[in-house]
Amino acid sequence: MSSDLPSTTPPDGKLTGTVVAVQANYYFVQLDTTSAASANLPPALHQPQQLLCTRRTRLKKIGQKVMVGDQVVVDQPDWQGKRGAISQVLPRSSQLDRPPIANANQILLVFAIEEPTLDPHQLTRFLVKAESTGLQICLCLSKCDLIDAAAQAAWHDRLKPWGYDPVFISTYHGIGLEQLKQQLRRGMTIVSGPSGVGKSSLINQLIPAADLRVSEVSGKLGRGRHTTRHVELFELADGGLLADTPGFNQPDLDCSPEALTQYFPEIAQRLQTGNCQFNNCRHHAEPGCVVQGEWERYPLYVQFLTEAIERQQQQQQQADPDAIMKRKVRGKDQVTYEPRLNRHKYRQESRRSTKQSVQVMKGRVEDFLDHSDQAPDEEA
Ligand SMILES: Nc1nc2c(ncn2[C@@H]2O[C@H](COP(=O)(O)OP(=O)(O)OP(=O)(O)O)[C@@H](O)[C@H]2O)c(=O)[nH]1
Ligand SMILES: [Zn+2]
Repeated sequence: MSSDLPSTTPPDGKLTGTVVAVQANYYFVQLDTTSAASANLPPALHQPQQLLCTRRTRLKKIGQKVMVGDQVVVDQPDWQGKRGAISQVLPRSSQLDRPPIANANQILLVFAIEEPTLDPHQLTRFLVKAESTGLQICLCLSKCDLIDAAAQAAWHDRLKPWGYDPVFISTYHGIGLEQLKQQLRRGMTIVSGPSGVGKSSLINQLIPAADLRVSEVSGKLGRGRHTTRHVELFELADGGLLADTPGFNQPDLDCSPEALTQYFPEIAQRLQTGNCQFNNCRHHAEPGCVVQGEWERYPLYVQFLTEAIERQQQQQQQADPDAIMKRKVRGKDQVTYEPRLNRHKYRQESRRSTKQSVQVMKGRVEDFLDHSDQAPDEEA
């Protein structure tokens, strides 16, 4: 096997490999030939490259899951029947749950420039989701045959301040594929992006053996049908592994308001040259903020921040049903939260205790949203 498979040192004398696909309770393991040599196995000519494996009961008992991308130790290979059993999962360098993949180090985010037309809002959602994994991001804009050079240059110039340097490709015309291959050579890359942007077409070009079904773009939205079903790893001829994942049109954002600030490269750029007055600044309405400003995706950041705050409050409400907040919109861009009182519950209480409860609740909300009475950042 090539050196592109995740490079955990194999346990001495054991047969190791990488899980390239999972189906029901079966695991397809691509064998690592270096380990096969040291494991005293029959000559390479007689070894299949892949074994269909089960998981040892011991692993089931300890709840050890086996994921695509996992490096595993294989026991009792049956060379003729091409079978084996996974007895150990080696430590993972990364783990994603959706899609379930271990040891990936890069996300290839594919978006079409046209058919369907690139939507900056949707692209930002995918980028934020991709950033939240902590993996490297390679942005790829497909179907560039559908626009002229000037429009392509305009997209390039627009995305640069976002913090991304896209690779433009056309699988129809073979444009940009060599450049892309260079970016995919290192390690394991997960392909992601909405349906119908040409992910399957791209993977088929990069790995003819993959032979994925390409869907017709159809319907009002100009989207392809959802044809990619399970996660599978493919080896690239020039090096690297590629994981195909199902296309979807809106990834769920589930990050906290604090985490969100780390998923916009523009924010990091601004914080490199200055500090906000408050070290827990959320860059919305706080005074002395160096991030708020005229950058293109700032309104999207504020929108996602508002969503993240609402999500966090819902989670808190579920954990603490008493803390029920009411969202109030006061003028443009001014959203505040106030406790919504359960009249039934408070009816019997004295006015004083009611007032106290409201103050406690309000205090909680203010702690949560308002930074005006916090100590300024010492470094500011
Ligand atoms: N103009 C143009 N169309 C392309 C290109 N690559 C793919 N397409 C078309 O785009 C449509 C969708 O392609 P797919 O490869 O199925 O897209 P996908 O992203 O894998 O879709 P899902 O499997 O639904 O996630 C098909 O009709 C392709 O023929 C390209 O480079 N240029
Ligand atoms: Zn700020």
